Amino acid sequence: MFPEQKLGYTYEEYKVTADWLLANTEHRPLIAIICGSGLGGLAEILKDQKVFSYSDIPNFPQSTVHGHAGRLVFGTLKGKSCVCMQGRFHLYEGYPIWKVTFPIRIFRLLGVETAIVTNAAGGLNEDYKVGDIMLIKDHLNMPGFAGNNPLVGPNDERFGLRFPCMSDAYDRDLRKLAKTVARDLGYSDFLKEGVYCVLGGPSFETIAECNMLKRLGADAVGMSTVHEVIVARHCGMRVFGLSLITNKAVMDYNSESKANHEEVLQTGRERASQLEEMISRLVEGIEPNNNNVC
Ligand SMILES: O=P(O)(O)O[C@@H]1C[C@H](O)[C@@H](CO)O1
Ligand SMILES: Nc1nc2[nH]cnc2c(=O)[nH]1
Repeated sequence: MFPEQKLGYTYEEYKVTADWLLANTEHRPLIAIICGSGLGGLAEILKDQKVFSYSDIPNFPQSTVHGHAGRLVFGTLKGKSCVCMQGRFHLYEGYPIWKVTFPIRIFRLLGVETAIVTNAAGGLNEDYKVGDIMLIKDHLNMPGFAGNNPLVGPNDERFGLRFPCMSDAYDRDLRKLAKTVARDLGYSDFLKEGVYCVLGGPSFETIAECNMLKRLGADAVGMSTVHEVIVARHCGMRVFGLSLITNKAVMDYNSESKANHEEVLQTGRERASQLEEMISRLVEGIEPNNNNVC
Protein backbone atom coordinates (compact mmCIF):
# COMPACT_ATOMS: atom_id res chain seq x y z
CA MET A 1 0.00 0.00 0.00
CA PHE A 2 1.22 3.51 -0.80
CA PRO A 3 0.77 6.13 1.92
CA GLU A 4 -1.98 8.60 0.99
CA GLN A 5 -0.49 11.68 -0.62
CA LYS A 6 -1.45 15.13 0.68
CA LEU A 7 -3.02 17.08 -2.20
CA GLY A 8 -3.10 20.49 -0.60
CA TYR A 9 -3.86 22.53 2.49
CA THR A 10 -7.25 22.44 4.16
CA TYR A 11 -9.30 25.63 4.44
CA GLU A 12 -8.59 25.53 8.17
CA GLU A 13 -4.82 25.47 7.55
CA TYR A 14 -5.06 28.55 5.32
CA LYS A 15 -7.17 30.23 8.03
CA VAL A 16 -4.57 29.57 10.72
CA THR A 17 -1.95 31.48 8.72
CA ALA A 18 -4.28 34.29 7.66
CA ASP A 19 -5.64 34.76 11.19
CA TRP A 20 -2.09 34.79 12.61
CA LEU A 21 -1.11 37.57 10.19
CA LEU A 22 -4.29 39.54 10.90
CA ALA A 23 -3.55 39.31 14.61
CA ASN A 24 0.06 40.44 14.16
CA THR A 25 -0.37 43.44 11.88
CA GLU A 26 -2.86 46.25 11.55
CA HIS A 27 -2.36 46.43 7.80
CA ARG A 28 -5.34 45.28 5.74
CA PRO A 29 -3.88 45.03 2.23
CA LEU A 30 -5.96 45.23 -0.94
CA ILE A 31 -2.95 44.75 -3.22
CA ALA A 32 -0.31 41.99 -3.16
CA ILE A 33 3.02 42.32 -4.97
CA ILE A 34 5.18 39.27 -5.67
CA CYS A 35 8.82 40.04 -6.37
CA GLY A 36 10.67 38.01 -8.98
CA SER A 37 14.32 36.97 -8.83
CA GLY A 38 16.47 39.94 -7.95
CA LEU A 39 13.42 42.24 -7.76
CA GLY A 40 12.99 42.13 -3.98
CA GLY A 41 13.93 45.81 -3.79
CA LEU A 42 10.34 46.55 -4.82
CA ALA A 43 9.34 45.87 -1.22
CA GLU A 44 11.59 48.69 0.01
CA ILE A 45 9.25 51.29 -1.46
CA LEU A 46 6.51 50.42 1.04
CA LYS A 47 6.08 52.87 3.90
CA ASP A 48 5.12 52.10 7.54
CA GLN A 49 6.47 48.60 7.14
CA LYS A 50 5.67 45.57 9.23
CA VAL A 51 8.01 42.75 8.18
CA PHE A 52 7.77 39.02 8.87
CA SER A 53 10.35 36.38 8.10
CA TYR A 54 8.72 33.46 6.34
CA SER A 55 10.23 31.25 9.04
CA ASP A 56 8.12 33.04 11.68
CA ILE A 57 4.77 32.64 9.89
CA PRO A 58 2.81 29.45 10.66
CA ASN A 59 2.68 27.02 7.69
CA PHE A 60 4.68 29.34 5.40
CA PRO A 61 7.22 27.62 3.10
CA GLN A 62 10.82 28.88 3.14
CA SER A 63 12.73 30.60 0.33
CA THR A 64 15.79 28.67 -0.79
CA VAL A 65 16.91 30.67 -3.85
CA HIS A 66 19.54 33.43 -4.01
CA GLY A 67 17.70 36.68 -4.82
CA HIS A 68 14.56 35.66 -2.83
CA ALA A 69 14.96 37.03 0.70
CA GLY A 70 12.07 35.17 2.33
CA ARG A 71 10.27 38.12 3.93
CA LEU A 72 6.65 39.20 3.86
CA VAL A 73 6.45 42.98 3.96
CA PHE A 74 3.24 44.84 4.79
CA GLY A 75 3.08 48.58 4.23
CA THR A 76 1.55 51.42 2.27
CA LEU A 77 2.37 52.59 -1.21
CA LYS A 78 0.89 55.86 -2.44
CA GLY A 79 -1.43 55.63 0.55
CA LYS A 80 -2.68 52.15 -0.37
CA SER A 81 -2.26 49.17 1.91
CA CYS A 82 -0.11 46.48 0.26
CA VAL A 83 1.62 43.22 1.09
CA CYS A 84 4.79 42.27 -0.72
CA MET A 85 6.48 38.88 -1.04
CA GLN A 86 10.25 39.32 -1.05
CA GLY A 87 10.80 35.88 -2.40
CA ARG A 88 8.50 33.35 -4.00
CA PHE A 89 8.46 29.57 -4.22
CA HIS A 90 9.26 27.51 -7.30
CA LEU A 91 8.58 23.93 -8.33
CA TYR A 92 12.29 23.28 -8.78
CA GLU A 93 12.89 23.93 -5.06
CA GLY A 94 11.07 20.66 -4.53
CA TYR A 95 7.80 22.16 -3.31
CA PRO A 96 4.54 20.60 -4.46
CA ILE A 97 2.58 23.07 -6.53
CA TRP A 98 0.02 23.73 -3.76
CA LYS A 99 2.86 24.95 -1.53
CA VAL A 100 4.21 27.15 -4.32
CA THR A 101 0.85 28.93 -4.44
CA PHE A 102 0.05 28.85 -0.70
CA PRO A 103 0.53 32.62 -0.15
CA ILE A 104 -2.07 33.55 -2.78
CA ARG A 105 -4.98 32.08 -0.83
CA ILE A 106 -3.59 33.65 2.33
CA PHE A 107 -3.70 37.02 0.58
CA ARG A 108 -7.27 36.36 -0.46
CA LEU A 109 -8.23 35.64 3.15
CA LEU A 110 -6.54 38.90 4.17
CA GLY A 111 -8.81 40.73 1.73
CA VAL A 112 -6.44 41.25 -1.21
CA GLU A 113 -8.25 42.05 -4.46
CA THR A 114 -5.39 42.63 -6.89
CA ALA A 115 -2.19 40.63 -7.41
CA ILE A 116 0.83 42.20 -9.09
CA VAL A 117 3.18 39.38 -10.09
CA THR A 118 6.68 40.02 -11.37
CA ASN A 119 9.39 37.72 -12.62
CA ALA A 120 12.73 37.52 -14.34
CA ALA A 121 12.50 35.82 -17.71
CA GLY A 122 14.51 34.92 -20.77
CA GLY A 123 13.51 36.73 -23.98
CA LEU A 124 12.49 34.46 -26.86
CA ASN A 125 11.06 37.17 -29.09
CA GLU A 126 13.91 38.46 -31.23
CA ASP A 127 12.69 42.04 -30.87
CA TYR A 128 13.27 41.88 -27.11
CA LYS A 129 16.39 43.27 -25.47
CA VAL A 130 17.88 42.65 -22.04
CA GLY A 131 16.24 45.15 -19.67
CA ASP A 132 12.90 45.23 -21.50
CA ILE A 133 9.78 45.09 -19.36
CA MET A 134 7.14 42.78 -20.81
CA LEU A 135 3.54 43.18 -19.71
CA ILE A 136 2.15 39.65 -19.59
CA LYS A 137 -0.97 39.36 -21.74
CA ASP A 138 -1.25 35.56 -21.61
CA HIS A 139 0.63 32.44 -20.62
CA LEU A 140 1.60 28.92 -21.70
CA ASN A 141 1.44 26.52 -18.76
CA MET A 142 3.82 23.68 -19.61
CA PRO A 143 3.64 21.90 -16.20
CA GLY A 144 -0.14 22.23 -16.50
CA PHE A 145 -0.09 20.33 -19.82
CA ALA A 146 1.47 17.47 -17.88
CA GLY A 147 -1.20 17.60 -15.16
CA ASN A 148 0.71 19.73 -12.66
CA ASN A 149 -1.87 22.46 -12.10
CA PRO A 150 -2.27 24.07 -8.66
CA LEU A 151 -6.02 23.43 -8.70
CA VAL A 152 -5.64 19.65 -9.01
CA GLY A 153 -7.33 17.91 -6.08
CA PRO A 154 -10.64 18.49 -4.33
CA ASN A 155 -12.08 21.92 -5.13
CA ASP A 156 -13.03 24.15 -2.21
CA GLU A 157 -15.95 26.29 -3.36
CA ARG A 158 -15.11 28.83 -0.64
CA PHE A 159 -12.16 29.81 -2.84
CA GLY A 160 -13.62 29.39 -6.30
CA LEU A 161 -15.12 27.34 -9.10
CA ARG A 162 -14.04 23.84 -10.10
CA PHE A 163 -13.38 24.98 -13.69
CA PRO A 164 -12.17 28.60 -13.70
CA CYS A 165 -11.83 30.51 -16.96
CA MET A 166 -8.29 31.56 -17.92
CA SER A 167 -8.90 33.41 -21.19
CA ASP A 168 -9.03 36.69 -19.26
CA ALA A 169 -6.30 35.94 -16.71
CA TYR A 170 -4.30 39.16 -17.16
CA ASP A 171 -6.55 42.13 -16.54
CA ARG A 172 -6.95 44.29 -19.64
CA ASP A 173 -7.64 47.51 -17.74
CA LEU A 174 -4.54 47.11 -15.59
CA ARG A 175 -2.42 46.49 -18.70
CA LYS A 176 -3.89 49.63 -20.23
CA LEU A 177 -3.09 51.57 -17.08
CA ALA A 178 0.48 50.19 -17.10
CA LYS A 179 0.96 51.33 -20.70
CA THR A 180 -0.19 54.84 -19.81
CA VAL A 181 2.07 54.89 -16.76
CA ALA A 182 5.04 53.65 -18.82
CA ARG A 183 4.43 56.26 -21.51
CA ASP A 184 4.19 59.06 -18.93
CA LEU A 185 7.47 57.89 -17.39
CA GLY A 186 9.21 57.80 -20.78
CA TYR A 187 9.60 54.00 -20.66
CA SER A 188 7.88 53.20 -23.96
CA ASP A 189 11.16 52.26 -25.64
CA PHE A 190 11.65 49.29 -23.37
CA LEU A 191 8.02 48.34 -22.77
CA LYS A 192 6.72 45.19 -24.52
CA GLU A 193 3.62 43.05 -24.22
CA GLY A 194 3.67 39.33 -24.75
CA VAL A 195 3.13 35.72 -23.76
CA TYR A 196 5.03 34.18 -20.82
CA CYS A 197 5.76 30.46 -20.79
CA VAL A 198 6.45 28.62 -17.52
CA LEU A 199 8.69 25.57 -17.33
CA GLY A 200 9.65 23.58 -14.25
CA GLY A 201 13.36 24.47 -14.18
CA PRO A 202 15.87 24.62 -12.63
CA SER A 203 17.91 23.90 -15.76
CA PHE A 204 17.73 26.67 -18.33
CA GLU A 205 16.46 25.75 -21.79
CA THR A 206 18.32 24.03 -24.58
CA ILE A 207 18.56 25.76 -27.95
CA ALA A 208 16.00 23.34 -29.41
CA GLU A 209 13.60 24.02 -26.53
CA CYS A 210 13.88 27.79 -27.02
CA ASN A 211 13.13 27.44 -30.70
CA MET A 212 10.16 25.21 -29.96
CA LEU A 213 8.73 27.60 -27.35
CA LYS A 214 9.03 30.53 -29.72
CA ARG A 215 7.13 28.62 -32.42
CA LEU A 216 4.45 27.79 -29.88
CA GLY A 217 3.85 31.51 -29.34
CA ALA A 218 5.92 32.32 -26.26
CA ASP A 219 7.75 35.66 -26.08
CA ALA A 220 9.48 35.00 -22.76
CA VAL A 221 10.29 31.93 -20.68
CA GLY A 222 10.61 31.49 -16.94
CA MET A 223 10.01 29.20 -13.98
CA SER A 224 7.21 30.86 -11.97
CA THR A 225 4.19 33.18 -11.92
CA VAL A 226 1.67 31.08 -13.85
CA HIS A 227 0.81 28.83 -10.90
CA GLU A 228 0.23 31.90 -8.73
CA VAL A 229 -1.90 33.53 -11.43
CA ILE A 230 -4.12 30.46 -11.78
CA VAL A 231 -4.81 30.39 -8.04
CA ALA A 232 -5.33 34.15 -7.90
CA ARG A 233 -7.86 34.02 -10.73
CA HIS A 234 -9.55 30.99 -9.19
CA CYS A 235 -10.24 33.01 -6.04
CA GLY A 236 -11.40 36.07 -7.95
CA MET A 237 -8.40 38.41 -7.80
CA ARG A 238 -7.48 40.76 -10.60
CA VAL A 239 -4.02 40.02 -11.91
CA PHE A 240 -1.34 42.21 -13.39
CA GLY A 241 1.87 40.48 -14.47
CA LEU A 242 5.18 41.66 -15.78
CA SER A 243 8.43 40.00 -16.82
CA LEU A 244 11.77 41.70 -16.71
CA ILE A 245 13.73 40.33 -19.65
CA THR A 246 16.97 39.56 -17.83
CA ASN A 247 18.69 37.61 -20.59
CA LYS A 248 18.13 36.66 -24.18
CA ALA A 249 17.27 33.00 -24.66
CA VAL A 250 19.97 31.27 -26.72
CA MET A 251 18.40 30.31 -30.06
CA ASP A 252 21.42 29.79 -32.27
CA TYR A 253 24.00 26.97 -32.29
CA ASN A 254 26.78 29.46 -33.14
CA SER A 255 26.10 31.59 -30.06
CA GLU A 256 28.59 31.65 -27.21
CA SER A 257 26.00 33.04 -24.72
CA LYS A 258 25.05 30.98 -21.69
CA ALA A 259 22.08 31.71 -19.42
CA ASN A 260 23.09 32.13 -15.79
CA HIS A 261 21.44 33.27 -12.57
CA GLU A 262 24.04 36.00 -11.87
CA GLU A 263 23.11 37.78 -15.12
CA VAL A 264 19.45 37.47 -14.14
CA LEU A 265 20.09 39.15 -10.76
CA GLN A 266 22.34 41.80 -12.30
CA THR A 267 19.67 42.87 -14.83
CA GLY A 268 17.22 43.11 -11.94
CA ARG A 269 19.56 45.47 -10.10
CA GLU A 270 19.98 47.62 -13.22
CA ARG A 271 16.24 48.05 -13.83
CA ALA A 272 15.25 48.24 -10.15
CA SER A 273 14.52 51.95 -9.96
CA GLN A 274 12.38 52.03 -13.12
CA LEU A 275 10.40 49.02 -11.97
CA GLU A 276 9.83 50.62 -8.57
CA GLU A 277 8.60 53.82 -10.21
CA MET A 278 6.31 51.95 -12.56
CA ILE A 279 4.78 49.75 -9.85
CA SER A 280 4.28 52.80 -7.58
CA ARG A 281 2.39 54.69 -10.25
CA LEU A 282 0.41 51.60 -11.17
CA VAL A 283 -0.63 51.05 -7.54
CA GLU A 284 -1.58 54.72 -7.33
CA GLY A 285 -3.97 54.22 -10.25
CA ILE A 286 -5.60 50.99 -9.05
CA GLU A 287 -9.17 51.51 -7.93
CA PRO A 288 -10.60 49.27 -5.18
CA ASN A 289 -12.70 46.45 -6.55
CA ASN A 290 -14.89 46.27 -3.41
CA ASN A 291 -13.93 42.62 -3.18
CA ASN A 292 -16.11 41.71 -6.15
CA VAL A 293 -15.08 38.41 -7.66
CA CYS A 294 -13.78 39.10 -11.17
O1 LIG B 1 11.08 33.96 -9.45
P1 LIG B 1 11.46 34.25 -10.87
O2 LIG B 1 10.56 33.61 -11.85
O3 LIG B 1 11.62 35.71 -11.14
O4 LIG B 1 12.90 33.59 -11.06
C1 LIG B 1 13.51 33.29 -12.29
C2 LIG B 1 13.35 31.82 -12.60
C3 LIG B 1 14.40 31.21 -11.71
O5 LIG B 1 13.92 31.13 -10.40
C4 LIG B 1 15.52 32.19 -11.75
C5 LIG B 1 16.53 31.86 -12.80
O6 LIG B 1 17.55 32.82 -12.84
O7 LIG B 1 14.92 33.46 -12.09
N1 LIG C 1 13.39 29.23 -17.74
C1 LIG C 1 14.05 30.40 -17.68
N2 LIG C 1 13.90 31.18 -16.60
C2 LIG C 1 14.56 32.34 -16.58
N3 LIG C 1 14.57 33.30 -15.64
C3 LIG C 1 15.36 34.29 -16.08
N4 LIG C 1 15.88 33.98 -17.27
C4 LIG C 1 15.37 32.77 -17.61
C5 LIG C 1 15.53 31.93 -18.74
O1 LIG C 1 16.24 32.23 -19.70
N5 LIG C 1 14.84 30.76 -18.72
